[in-house]
Amino acid sequence: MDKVIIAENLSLAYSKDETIINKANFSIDSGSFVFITGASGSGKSTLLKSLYGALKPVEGSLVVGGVELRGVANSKLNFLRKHLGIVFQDYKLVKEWTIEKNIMLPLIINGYEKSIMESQVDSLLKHVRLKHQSGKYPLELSGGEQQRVAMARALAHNPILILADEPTGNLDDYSSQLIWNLLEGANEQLKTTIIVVTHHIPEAMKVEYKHYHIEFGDIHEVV
Ligand SMILES: Nc1ncnc2c1ncn2[C@@H]1O[C@H](COP(=O)(O)OP(=O)(O)OP(=O)(O)O)[C@@H](O)[C@H]1O
Repeated sequence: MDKVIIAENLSLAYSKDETIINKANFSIDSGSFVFITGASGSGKSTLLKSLYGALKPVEGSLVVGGVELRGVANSKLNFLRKHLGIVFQDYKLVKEWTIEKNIMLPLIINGYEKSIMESQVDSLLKHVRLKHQSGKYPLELSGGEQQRVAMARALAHNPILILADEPTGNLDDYSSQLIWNLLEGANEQLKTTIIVVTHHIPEAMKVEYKHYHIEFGDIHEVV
């Protein structure tokens, strides 16, 4: 099976004095569903940041979607990011844009036709049960609703890889289930690779998944 991520002796740090991930080795198969757990401060978000190139490795190698991220040029990083869907812990919605336009953002970047953009956004708004809010701005929505917008935006352009940092952190059971259904649907139907950082793996997962745990700077699979 193809590997969408290959990390060899990967070290991540924000400063010379403290290494967050220390010489980790792991790989992730294309089309898999992966949970990453670990104590608060163990380095889960740091690892995700490295996977979309916001934090470059200080040692070792990290290849994502065929692109080596150690010392990668920004032009290559921009190309890679077009194929990623990212759900940030703090959502990072554009507050001056309506919900509809926020979800459209990756489609605009990828140069989709207007009619395709509109039907894709319409379908996603229905999936995250926010059709009635489409003309509102992010700050007019609750935290949980903003989180659902962030998820819709990450899925909009059918990316090869979704990286989600605690995507159900602020949600009630009903909204959490919507999010898991969307992620499982993308994984099953489109073979999208999904990587989710979470404190709680949902009990009722319908798809097969792998579980990696971060501890003492190392990443190991939990079997
Ligand atoms: N921008 C930064 N600059 C310096 N240190 C940072 C930065 N971001 C995170 N850290 C440090 O890196 C370590 C890992 O942080 P990270 O956010 O990856 O943890 P986490 O496992 O995602 O935690 P949580 O579950 O609380 O979100 C922490 O010690 C944190 O203080």
